[in-house]
Amino acid sequence: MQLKVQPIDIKVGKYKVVMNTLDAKELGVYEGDRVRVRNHATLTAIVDFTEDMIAPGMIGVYHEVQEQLRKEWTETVDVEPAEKPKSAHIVRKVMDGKKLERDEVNLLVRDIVEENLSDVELAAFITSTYIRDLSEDETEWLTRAMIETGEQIKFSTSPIMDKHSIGGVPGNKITLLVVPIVAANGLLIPKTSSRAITGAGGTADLMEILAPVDFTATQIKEMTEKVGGVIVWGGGTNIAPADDKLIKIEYPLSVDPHCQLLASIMAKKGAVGAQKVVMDIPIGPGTKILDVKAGRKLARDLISLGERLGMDVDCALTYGASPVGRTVGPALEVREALKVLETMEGPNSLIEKSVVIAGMLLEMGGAAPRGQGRELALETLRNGKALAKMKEIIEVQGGNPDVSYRDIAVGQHTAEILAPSNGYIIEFYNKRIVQLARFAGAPNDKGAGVLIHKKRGESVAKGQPVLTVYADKKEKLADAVRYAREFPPIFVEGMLIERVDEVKGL
Ligand SMILES: O=P(O)(O)OC[C@H]1O[C@H](OP(=O)(O)O)[C@H](O)[C@@H]1O
Ligand SMILES: O=c1cc[nH]c(=O)[nH]1
Repeated sequence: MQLKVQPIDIKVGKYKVVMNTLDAKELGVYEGDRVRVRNHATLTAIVDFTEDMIAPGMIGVYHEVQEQLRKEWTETVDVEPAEKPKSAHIVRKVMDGKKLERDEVNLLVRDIVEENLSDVELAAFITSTYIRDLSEDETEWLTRAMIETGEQIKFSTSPIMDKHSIGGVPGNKITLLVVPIVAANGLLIPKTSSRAITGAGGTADLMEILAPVDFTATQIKEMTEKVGGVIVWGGGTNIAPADDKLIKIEYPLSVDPHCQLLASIMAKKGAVGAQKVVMDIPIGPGTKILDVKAGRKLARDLISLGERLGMDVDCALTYGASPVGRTVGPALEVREALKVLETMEGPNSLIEKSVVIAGMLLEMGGAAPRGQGRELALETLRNGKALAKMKEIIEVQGGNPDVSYRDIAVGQHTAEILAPSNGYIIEFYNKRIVQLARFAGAPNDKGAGVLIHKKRGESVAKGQPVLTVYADKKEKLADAVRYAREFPPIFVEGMLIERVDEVKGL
C-alpha cells in the first residue's frame, strides 16, 4: 500500500507510525502490529490507529521514523505488514515460564536497546519476571547483555569503588554523602544512579537539582579521574542502555522484579568497571525486602552475581521501616543532605547510615583498616572534606559549587497533616508516604515532597503537625491532601481505623 507521509514532530523513543483505521483494516494490521515502511531506507515500525488525526491515504510518522526516512509532507512511502521481531516470541517464552537460552537473552536485550519491542511487550516481560523469577544463569546473561550493549569504562588504576541501593525506603538520599566521603579519601567512585523506580525521588532526580547528570562514558571517566567521583544518571549515558528502558516500564507498574533488580544494578556497576561494591539493602515493612531472611538471600544473590562478573560485593542490610532522615522528594532531600555536609546538623538516621556505608567502602578500598571505616567517614564529614569534595563534584558536572542548602527551592504550596489524637505514632507507612509525595508531584516536580516532623515511636499531641506536604502546583497539593485523608500515612495509638456497624459485605 502506498501512503503519503505526514510528519509528527514528537519523539516517542521508538519507530512508531499512525495509520487511519480504514487503511489499517485494508492492510490487515491491528494496533500494536508492525509494518515495514520503505523508500530509500526500510524500517519496521509499530502501528497506532486513529480515526481522525490522520486522513485515509496518509501515514503519520513520529520523529524517529521521520529521521530515518527523511521524507517531507505528502511524499509517498510503501507500507506492508511485517512480522513481529523474534524477541517478541522470546517474551512469549518468558510468559509461558520457559527457560531462555543465552543467545535468546542477548537478542532480547539488543531489541530492547534498539527499541524494537512495544511497551506492551516490555510490560509483559517485566510482569512475567515479577511472577516467575529468571534463573541465576539467565540473570547473569541478562546482566552481561545489558553491559555489552552499551559503552563500558575501563580505568587504568584500581580499586574502582561503587555503591548502590536496591531502593524501596523513602528519603534514601545517602549517595549525596557517601560519594564525596569516599572520593575525599582518595578512592575513585564513578557512581551512576537511576531515577525513582518505586520511590518519589531517585538519586539521579536529586542530583540534577545540583548539576547536570547526563554524560557520556568518556566524560564520566574523565570527571572521575579529575575529582575522584561523580553522581550521574545511568539513563543519561549509553551505559547499560537497556536499564533505563526497563525502568520506564517498571515505574508505572511500581514493581522491581528480583532478576531485573539484580541485572539493573550489577550492569551499571559492571559497565563502569567497578571492582569493590557496597550494596544497601533496606529491610522492613513497606520496603522491597520485608525481613532479614529475605535480605540475606538477596545479599547472597548479589554477592554471587558479583563473583560471576568478577566484582567484590559486600552488602549492608539496613533499617528501612521508616524513611531515611525526615524528607522525601527531590528538593527537600537535597536540602537535608547538603545541610548535613555543610553543618553536620541533620537526622541521625541519615548521618549514621551514610557513614556506615561509606565506612564499608573505605575499608574495602584500603583507605581505612577493618573496623575503622565508620570513624574515618564521620571525620571526613566533620572536618569539611566531604563538603569540599561535593563542591568539586558539583563543579565538574557543570553545577554551581557555591550552592548552599539554603538556596534549594522547595514547593511553594504546603499543607500540614495533623495528628488526629494524643499518643505515640505506632505505624508509619512507607508506601503511603511515597504515594503522598507522588500525588504532590514528585519526582518530576522537584519541589514536591513530604517533610516528616514525627516518626514512628515519637509522641504527638492532637492537632500537632506530623507531616508537611510540599507541592509546586496547587492542584497537586489538593490531590495529595485528599489522598492523605483517605489513606492516612501514619497511625497514632488508639486511632479509630474504621467504624463497622453492620455485617453486610464483611
Ligand atoms: O525508587 P526506588 O525503587 O526506591 O529506588 C531507586 C533508587 O535506588 C538506587 O539508589 P542509588 O543510586 O544507590 O542512590 C537507584 O539508583 C535509585 O536512585
Ligand atoms: O538501579 C536500580 C536500583 C534498584 N532497582 C533497580 O532495578 N535498579
